[in-house]
Amino acid sequence: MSIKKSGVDEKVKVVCRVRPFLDHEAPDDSVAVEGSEIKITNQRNTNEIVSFRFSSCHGPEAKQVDIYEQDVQPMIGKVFSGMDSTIFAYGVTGSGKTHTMQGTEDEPGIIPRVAQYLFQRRLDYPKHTVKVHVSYMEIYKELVYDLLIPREGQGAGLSIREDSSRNIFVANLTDREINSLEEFDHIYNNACKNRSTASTKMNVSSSRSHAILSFQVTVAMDNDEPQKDDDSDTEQYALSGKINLIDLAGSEDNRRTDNGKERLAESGAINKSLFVLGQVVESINAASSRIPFRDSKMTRILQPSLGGKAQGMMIVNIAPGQSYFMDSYNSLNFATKSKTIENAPTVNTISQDEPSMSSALSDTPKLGQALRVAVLRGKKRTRKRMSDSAVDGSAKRRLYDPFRWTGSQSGSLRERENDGYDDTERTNYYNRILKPWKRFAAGNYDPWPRFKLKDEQVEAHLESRVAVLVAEKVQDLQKSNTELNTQLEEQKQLTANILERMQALEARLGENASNPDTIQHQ
Ligand SMILES: Nc1ncnc2c1ncn2[C@@H]1O[C@H](COP(=O)(O)OP(=O)(O)OP(=O)(O)O)[C@@H](O)[C@H]1O
Repeated sequence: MSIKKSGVDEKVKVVCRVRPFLDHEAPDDSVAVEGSEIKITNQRNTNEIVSFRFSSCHGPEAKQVDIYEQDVQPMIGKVFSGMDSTIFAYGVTGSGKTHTMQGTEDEPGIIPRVAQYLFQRRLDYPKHTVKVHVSYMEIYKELVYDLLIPREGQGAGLSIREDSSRNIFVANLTDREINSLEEFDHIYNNACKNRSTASTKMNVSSSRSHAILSFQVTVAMDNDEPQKDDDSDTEQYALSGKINLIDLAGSEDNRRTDNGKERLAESGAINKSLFVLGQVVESINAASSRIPFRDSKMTRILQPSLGGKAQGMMIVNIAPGQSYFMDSYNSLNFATKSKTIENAPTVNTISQDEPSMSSALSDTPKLGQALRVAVLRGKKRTRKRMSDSAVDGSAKRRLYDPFRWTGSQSGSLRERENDGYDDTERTNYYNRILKPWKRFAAGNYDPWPRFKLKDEQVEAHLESRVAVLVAEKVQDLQKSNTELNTQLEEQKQLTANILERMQALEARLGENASNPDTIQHQ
């Protein structure tokens, strides 16, 4: 069922895995694993160390079998008791998600190991019929495709439907019964070739989609076994459990990827659905009343297998090395709100109870929505002001005068062009200041590209503004909640006192009733 960690009842367990350095990467000490803790250090400022603690943490030396035996197998065995589990591999592109889920022939990953386990475990049920079905789909740019059949003819993908019992399913998705490990291997290896991958700057074979492989296991009592009474619900013997194994597409920082138009479109869809997944996981663990399953195709499909009695596990994959420092920080942050920041000489501990943006948003959806709208309006106004000033030449010059940022007056700098500067300073001064200024003055310098905000910058700014505003609002709410609680306690105490006195009064009345003398006196 749920997993207990640090006093918090978690429905979705989080484990971490750091991949080794690859041949072309220069090793450094930016990532260290100690027990269940991972520490990442900014090599540019070694005082910046952030540590995160998870249910378990696997360093670069960990083998596929270690992750499988320690974290995966204890969870998936319950499928034979009709329980659902979902395992995600999350991380930045190139961090080792596909390696962890799929692996190689020599080092098979979680998917082939789970398949092997299911067929082995089946032998423990000689008096039952155990059926294993497999389906495999990918979600590419928010469209769902069947990976067990060729892509041709699938058009705009499969649709997600809900039946009369409110069960969610992917219409027409192939659901194939498999009878042996060899049969599974054959089907799976072919299906993997159908997956959308591309060569990107960060990974020569980058998965551009979320791939969901599902095993449905049904355990039924054989017909020749004595059947239980049909009316007895408890002994009806047909259990069906599902295991979803998901290789998520890599989260990407487009500033580093040099992605072209097509890759950018993919990346936008990937980042959005991962954001929703993060909110879903957080809402489940916080037992929120509203879980945003409907906000992305992936979470909608997984809705029946997340929350409720189902178990979940997220494996956060980390790539080592300074160049991945921010990616690692973001991934680890995404996976947990519990972190310790060591920034010598002070140590700040951010508590697990810290109000986070998404949990606060899901707790107060209307407030979050209102704030988003307010921040968007502010952003729009700023953009308008910028474009207005572009029309007004003098204002534009004021905004983009390259000398404005130097803290010096343009005139005096120009005068000093040949005075007392060494060659490097003069070159810098020429390239950074004088050259753009001359191009600007000649009318062929377009300063706009430097100031155009990318969508993700707007998004990041928006998120951080909303986070701050919501955190403040949540703090206010918490404060008034505490006050209300105190008042409630006082009221409770008062009621208890009154009840006590009433009981005492009733007791005395009872005594008097049984003593006629006393009644007469009263
Ligand atoms: N634990 C590991 N041991 C050895 N090599 C690894 C390990 N993890 C990843 N690699 C190698 O690192 C490279 C990137 O890994 P992988 O393709 O699995 O990343 P990914 O996170 O799935 O990337 P993307 O999101 O772009 O698909 C591959 O060459 C892979 O073989």
